[in-house]
Order: sequence, then C-alpha cells, then structure tokens
Amino acid sequence: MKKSALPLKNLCGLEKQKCGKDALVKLLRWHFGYSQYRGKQLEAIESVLSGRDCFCLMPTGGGKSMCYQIPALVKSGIVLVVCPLIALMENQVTALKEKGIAAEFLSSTQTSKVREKIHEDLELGKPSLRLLYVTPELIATPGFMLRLTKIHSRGLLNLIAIDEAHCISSWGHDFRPSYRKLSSLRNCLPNVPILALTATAVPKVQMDVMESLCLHNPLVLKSSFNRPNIYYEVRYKDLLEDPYADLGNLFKSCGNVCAIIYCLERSTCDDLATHLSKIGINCAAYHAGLNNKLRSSVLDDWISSKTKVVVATVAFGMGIDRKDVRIVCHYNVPKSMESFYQESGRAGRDQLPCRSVLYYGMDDRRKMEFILSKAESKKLQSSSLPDGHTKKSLVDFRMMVEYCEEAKCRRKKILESFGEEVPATLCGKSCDTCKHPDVVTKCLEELTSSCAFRSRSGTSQIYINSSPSLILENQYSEFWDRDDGENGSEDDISDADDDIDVVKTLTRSSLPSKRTLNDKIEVLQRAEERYYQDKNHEKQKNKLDKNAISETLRGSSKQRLLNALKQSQQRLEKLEINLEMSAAFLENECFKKFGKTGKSFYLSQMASIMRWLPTANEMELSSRLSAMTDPAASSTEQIGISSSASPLVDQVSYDISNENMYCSVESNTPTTLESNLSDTKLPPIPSFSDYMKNKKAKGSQLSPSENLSPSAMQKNRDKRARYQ
Ligand SMILES: Nc1ncnc2c1ncn2[C@@H]1O[C@H](COP(=O)(O)OP(=O)(O)OP(=O)(O)O)[C@@H](O)[C@H]1O
Ligand SMILES: [Mg+2]
Repeated sequence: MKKSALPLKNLCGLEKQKCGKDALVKLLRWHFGYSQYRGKQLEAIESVLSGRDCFCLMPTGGGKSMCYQIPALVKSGIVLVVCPLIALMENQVTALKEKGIAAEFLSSTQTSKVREKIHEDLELGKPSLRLLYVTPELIATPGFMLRLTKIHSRGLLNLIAIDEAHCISSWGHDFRPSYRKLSSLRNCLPNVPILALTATAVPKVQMDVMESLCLHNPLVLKSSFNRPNIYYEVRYKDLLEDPYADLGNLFKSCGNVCAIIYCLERSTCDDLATHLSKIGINCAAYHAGLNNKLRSSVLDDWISSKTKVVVATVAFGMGIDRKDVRIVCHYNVPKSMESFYQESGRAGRDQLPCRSVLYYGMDDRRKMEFILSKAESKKLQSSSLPDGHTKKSLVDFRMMVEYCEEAKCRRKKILESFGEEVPATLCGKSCDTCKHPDVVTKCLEELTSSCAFRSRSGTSQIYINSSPSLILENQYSEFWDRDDGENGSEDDISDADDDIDVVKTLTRSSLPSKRTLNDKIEVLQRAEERYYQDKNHEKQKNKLDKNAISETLRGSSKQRLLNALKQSQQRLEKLEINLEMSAAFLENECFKKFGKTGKSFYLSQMASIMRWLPTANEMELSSRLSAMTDPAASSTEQIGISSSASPLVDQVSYDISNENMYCSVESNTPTTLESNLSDTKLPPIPSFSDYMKNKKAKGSQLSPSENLSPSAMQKNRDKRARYQ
C-alpha cells in the first residue's frame, strides 16, 4: 500500500538541512517499517546529510541502500544513484515506488516518452523526484552531464551515491571501465557530497575507490565482513559417487527451501536444472543464453516463490533482494574470494540461519585456471591495465583454492582474505572444518593421495597438450572482447558466463567421482583424442545442420541489434530512428547476404555490426539506415561492410561452438583488425565474395597462404594435425 510522504517539515529543520537521530528513525519506521538502523547506517546517513563524503563498507545484505534512500527523504531535491545494472535499478525503483517514494531510473530500456517525462520533472522548479538511478555510461554522456549541472546550479542535487563502488577499481573483482568516468563527478558537480558503497573491497581497492572518486576527507565506515548466520561448507566432487545425486539429496533433506545454485557454464545450469526437476525439486535454469522474456519470467517466479531453486550462472544475482534464501550452492568453484563472498552472501539476508555449500572439483579448478590465464594473457596483450595487475586474477583464485584445499576455518579464511583480523573463537563451529575437523582432514588426505600422481607431470595435461594451443593462440573470439567501456553495454555486469562458455569446447567430465583422478584424466584424454579424431568427419556430416540459421537465432540477433540501437540512440541524442524497424532491417540485410552461406558468416557479420554500432556517428547511422527506404541502396551494399574494406583474410575457420561464435581469423597482413576498424569505421571481416574468390583460387581445401608468417603457418599445421 502506498504511503503518503511524512510531513518532513515537522521532523527536520529544513532550513538547516539537518535531521536529528529521532527524526531519522521516524523516517525509517514510516517509510520502511523497520524499528532501528542497522550497523553503521545511521552514521553514514548523518555524514552525507552534513555534507561530508562517506565511504561505506558493509557486508552483503547489510542495508547499504538505506544510506542513500533515507537522505533522499529528508529534503527536497535529488539524490543521484549510480548503479551498475539496469535490473538492480529497476528492482529498487519498483520497491521504492511501492512505498510511495518518488524514484525513477534512466536507461536505454525505457521509451523516449518515459525518459522525456523524467527530464521534464527534473526541470521543474521543485522536482517531485527524490531518487534518480542512472548507469555510469549515462553519466559519461555530455548531454546528461549538462542536465546534471543545471540541476546542481539550482541547488537541487543533494547527494551522489555510487553503489557497488568497487567497480571503479581495476584492482577489484568486478572492474567496469565505465565506472572510471565517474571520477569527473567531483569536478563537474563540486560540493555535492559523495557516498561510495560496497560490500567487497580489500584495503587496496578501498583506497583506490576513494582516490578515484576524489573523496574529500571522507568518513570511512567499515563493518565486519562476517556473515554469522551463514554456515560454510565444502564438498569434494572427486570423492563423491555422484555429485548431482549428492546435490539432490542436500535439497531434499533441506525441504522446500529457497535457493540459488551457481554454475560456471550455461549447459551445466540446464543439465542440473533438468536433473533436479526430474527428482522433484522445484527449479529452473537462468543464464544469459535465455531470451529476456524467459529470464524475467524465471526471476519473477523465483521472487514470488513459484520456483524455489534457481540454477544459474553469475548473470543471476547482483541486486536481487530476496531475503529468505536458505542455501547458496556453488556447483563449480568461483573465480575469486570476492565473487564467492558476494554470491554466497545472497543467502540469509533476513539474518536467519542459512548455508553456503561449495562443490569443489579438480577439473573445475584446472578449468578456471585455464580461463583466468587466458584472460590474463589477453589483458597483457592489450596492455589495458598497469603492471602488477597481470596474474592478479590467478592470485585471487589461489585464495579460493586455499579455502577449499586447507583444513582451516572457512570463515576465518574469508575474512582474512579481506584483510580482517579474526579471533579464533569467532566461528563458533559454524563451518564444516570447525564443526567436523576430522572429516574434513580425512577428505583432504584422500583428495591429495588421489591427486599425487599428477604432481609428477605438473598441471593438467589436458590443457597443456591441447586446448591452449588451439584456443589461446589460434582463435579470435568475440567472447574475450567484452568490455563495457567499449561496447557501451548496460546490461549485465555479470555476464561473465559468456566468457566461460569457451570451456564448452573442452572435454567435459561427468565421471563417477570415486574413481581416482588418474582414471579420470585417462578417460578425459581418450575422450579428447576421440574428439579430435571425429572432428573432421563430424564437421563434414554436420556442416549443413550446424550452419542453419534458425528463427530463434534470427530473433535473438534482432534483439541484440535493438539493444545496441537503443544505446546508440541514447548516445546520439539527435538520432531519430524507429528502433524496431531499424533492428529488423539490419538483421534482414545480414540474413539476405549470409543466409545461404550459413550461420558462421551470418554470426560474424552480426558481430561486426554490433562492433560498428557503438562507434558510428549520427550521419553514418542515418545514412546506413536510409537504405530502409531506398531499396536500390540496400541491395548494393551491406551495413558496414564494403567489399573494398575486406582485410585480406587468408584463412577463416569456424569450429567448435555452435551457440557462441568462434571465428578464427588469421590475416596475412600485419594490419590488426582494430586498426582496420579505426581507419575505415567498418566491421573488420572479409566480404563473403572475397573469401570465396580467395578460396577458389587456392582450391577447395583451406590452405595457408604463402604470405603467412612462418609462425602462423606452423600454427595452422599444428591445428590441422590435431584434426587428422
Ligand atoms: N535497518 C534495517 N532493519 C531491517 N532491515 C533492513 C534495514 N536496512 C535495510 N534492511 C533490509 O535489508 C535488506 C538488504 O538491504 P540492501 O539491499 O540495501 O543491502 P546491501 O547492503 O545493498 O546488500 P548487497 O551488498 O547485497 O547489495 C533489504 O531487504 C532491506 O530492506
Ligand atoms: Mg546493494
């Protein structure tokens, strides 16, 4: 039920713009129904109300949002909240509106009419809005900054709150380049207090956040990271008969509780959800591979308790405020302690007892190490980060491995990883190692002995012998290119599972786990050999099927284009286009040209368009789309790809993944794809006719060009050898 606003004038001395403690408690009760402030909430609120910057570190579920929501109710004017996720903004705005609090968010997902209405309100002498949620990308646009400065100059900008502030630090676990742009806020909007909030920041990240946001003499509030109501536990997959069955039994024994199970890959989410449903557990899968509609309905059903268990990639979580999650399970080991803390922290936000259960497996560990080293080498190549960042993610992951592989208090390990000193008695038997030390020690001994042989040959042979040479060196995949600063993505901060899908290409283990690791690796190696032996044969056989462009694929391509166009429209304020029609037009052009040649080329072209859109200016976009009404133009040239712009590609091979695009492009010129792009502003893939001409000239067999560098030729030879 909506509540009318509390007559603030009676509570607060508006002239002095101050609020006493009692008045602030009344506001909390009236609007949110809570009787008292938690932890350091009140101190944070008082700090920003007095005009002082504040850095607030509170545990997951600690109630950080309240620290900016209450100040918004104290006096008229706006509190600007910067959030990394549209879903997060939507959730909070909906919840606030239900409480009768005037809040809105601005994002590309809204219609221009809705956005215009919000802008109109902001231009009023006394806006009705109290909280305005925006993404960091929007802050970076000059148009929006101008609007903010106008509001500021009218004395109406009361506070800037930066939620999930650790995203600004490249030392943090969820670094978002777009957050970097927030450092201009202090200069552009002087004297507005800034409140930085986070649940996960090691001391180095804390300093970085405060410096990057140019906080002046901030009040630094740090609460313990400890989540006393969570019982921590690790289960060892390699020692379990059947991890799926174990997980099923766990859920059955806990009753019909609300839970989240995190998996590394989308396919595991689907498999596991199917398995759990079969044994009567009310669950659904959630990942970035599902369309928006399905994702929202899974989320809605889970929020409303129609579905009890969600089996998800990390795309699920940030900003989801369901209080009564009783179990958070990790079916694969997370990439860092910070991620683990954030994800497991979604349990027990009601402060009641709950569990974190992590299933740890040696395969998962090696898989993650492989993924992280791949990401590190990419970072190193692009030199996008300063020295010292390299290997950081592997070092972070090491903590996670230690958490699982040491027979020490799990809680202590978590807290110490955040730099907190922990008294020996803190845990009070609320983790498996403290409660059952003998059992855990025995498990670890068994695990170590089963792994002993491996130490003779070093790390996993599977990765050393095969996949890295194929994937690390020879493949160029979109997948590693995700960078919100570049693609302007406002979508999921945690769409990291896209990255993870590279491992789909690797042999997947679903072996009975009581076997020794030795057996497992042998089986994996055999499977891997078979995989490569079958590869050529299979490639021929499935070529047609694999290459078909389904209606679903076309639908999702249109949706991607629509999202990208929305972002372009937001970026280029004068751009007037019909978004739906434009998306359909661009997709159709792509389909017309590549429909017959197959999915690989179609996907490559789609990817090129997606890269081109965020770089195109108004004129380029309008002229490209003018072909919609000019059939002659549209038939001669496709968007962003002119045959003359073809970057002389010698070998284009498409393989391995059927869902995600894996386009391996090797150029015979030293020109990089990026430099082509910046020169011409055109997507850097060859036109199909060029490719065919090239191919015909060399016979039907794909062969390396004479112009290829010796190392590239060697790589190609190696690659083919593996396929024979
Ligand atoms: N003083 C309070 N008393 C009781 N409940 C509170 C109080 N303050 C906040 N809450 C509730 O605690 C829950 C968690 O709050 P919130 O979402 O702000 O946490 P958070 O610190 O932002 O967590 P995260 O790091 O996961 O984003 C919410 O349901 C909120 O309504
Ligand atoms: Mg929060």
